[in-house]
Amino acid sequence: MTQRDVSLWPAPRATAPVRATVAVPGSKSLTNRYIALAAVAAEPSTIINPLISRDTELMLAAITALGAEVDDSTDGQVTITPLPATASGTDAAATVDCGLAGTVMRFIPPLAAATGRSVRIDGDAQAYVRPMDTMIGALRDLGVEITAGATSLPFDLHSPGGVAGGRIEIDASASSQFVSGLLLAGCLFDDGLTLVHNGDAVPSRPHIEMTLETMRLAGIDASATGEDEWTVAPGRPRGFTVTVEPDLSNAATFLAAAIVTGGQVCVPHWPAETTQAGDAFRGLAAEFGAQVAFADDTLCVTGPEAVAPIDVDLSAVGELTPVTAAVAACAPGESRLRGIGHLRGHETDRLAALSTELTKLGAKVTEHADALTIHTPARIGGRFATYHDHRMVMAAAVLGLCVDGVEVIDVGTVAKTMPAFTQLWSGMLAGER
Ligand SMILES: O=C(O)C1=C[C@@H](OP(=O)(O)O)[C@@H](O)[C@H](O)C1
Ligand SMILES: C=C(OP(=O)(O)O)C(=O)O
Repeated sequence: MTQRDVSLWPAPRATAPVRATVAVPGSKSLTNRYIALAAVAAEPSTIINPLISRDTELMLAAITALGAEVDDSTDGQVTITPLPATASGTDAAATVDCGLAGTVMRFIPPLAAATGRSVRIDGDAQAYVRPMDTMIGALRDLGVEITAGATSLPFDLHSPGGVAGGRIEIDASASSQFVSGLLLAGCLFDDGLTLVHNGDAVPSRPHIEMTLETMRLAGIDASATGEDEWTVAPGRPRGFTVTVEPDLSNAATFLAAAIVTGGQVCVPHWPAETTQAGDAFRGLAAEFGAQVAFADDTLCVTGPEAVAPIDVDLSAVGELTPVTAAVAACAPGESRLRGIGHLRGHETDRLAALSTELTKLGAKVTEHADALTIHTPARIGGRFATYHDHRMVMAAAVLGLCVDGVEVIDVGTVAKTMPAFTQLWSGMLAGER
């Protein structure tokens, strides 16, 4: 008898329009920024409603390895006692496991360097192919010693004297996280940091604004000083208490269920103003023909009778691509998702992954260098591979609503940002309000 693959998840098919209210856990991007800042603050900080998932647990483990203390004994919050301001010369080199988390691999190395720690930066095999050369080059320019020849994970970093800082130029066209990581650490450089981007367009711009905003919350003077220039004044962040907003990119997956089934899904605690890229899903939902209403801190999306195809530039909000592609692949007509070449350096090459898996489900898809055209919708079931990418699981769940027999390989990979995803999905389908 063959052994059943327990991680194969039959994505539920919608038998009726989905009607539910879904409260989603905290934002990954905000949680990991708050953790990083709290680790180097002058006083302890408390983060309320943090996301607890693989990426945030890796970030907590990373700051612990650097010498911070984490107290998660109270449900729904985490208190962080910062690491000592300067490393003692006798500290043994710590190892930081980045898993597949872009935020950990781009935020921790500059932070470790700034605080004079020696660390080995490692991660999943798949993290070894994520772009890291810009960060390694920037750190070398700042005088940090890094394993000779290394351009990606794993590498050793040695910076006993901290970082003097000043003005540096980088090419952040592969990821906004290079900018965010250097800015977060820049306040700890002796002279602060002026960071200039020099290259093709920087993707995911809202995430840079998020970085500046979280730094200002911790009392740091950080701002954009030009179209492609940011400046951070030197200073230690002060301790803070903050409540994390729900993760709007993860919320988008549930709102997508309303769009493809012609139902209604509401997400409470939606922030009226936010730097989260996921907020852009409101506009995408409207383009698909859905109605979007925001009242009393709750966002409700009501699906159309027929989903309209779309033609959109997702360069600023690339992390919404897998779910947007899934909705587009439930729509008759041709959709085009543009400005997403940098997604080839995400958890997996998302253009290749989406194109391959949607094609398996009978959709006709063209993969361009930096775009996807979905010519005709998915129409048959099949095994949907997820490539260690949480958002591929979420995309598959949306497709499962509109196509019979979608089976998701390695559903557990969704724990990168949403360990309770399948339970929340079932609850939504059961119409929980
Ligand atoms: O800083 C962050 O929290 C993120 C920035 C973006 O990365 P890229 O700029 O690499 O797209 C985004 O896609 C990722 O999910 C999270
Ligand atoms: C690109 C993503 O993650 P990471 O933070 O690992 O880059 C994502 O969550 O879509």
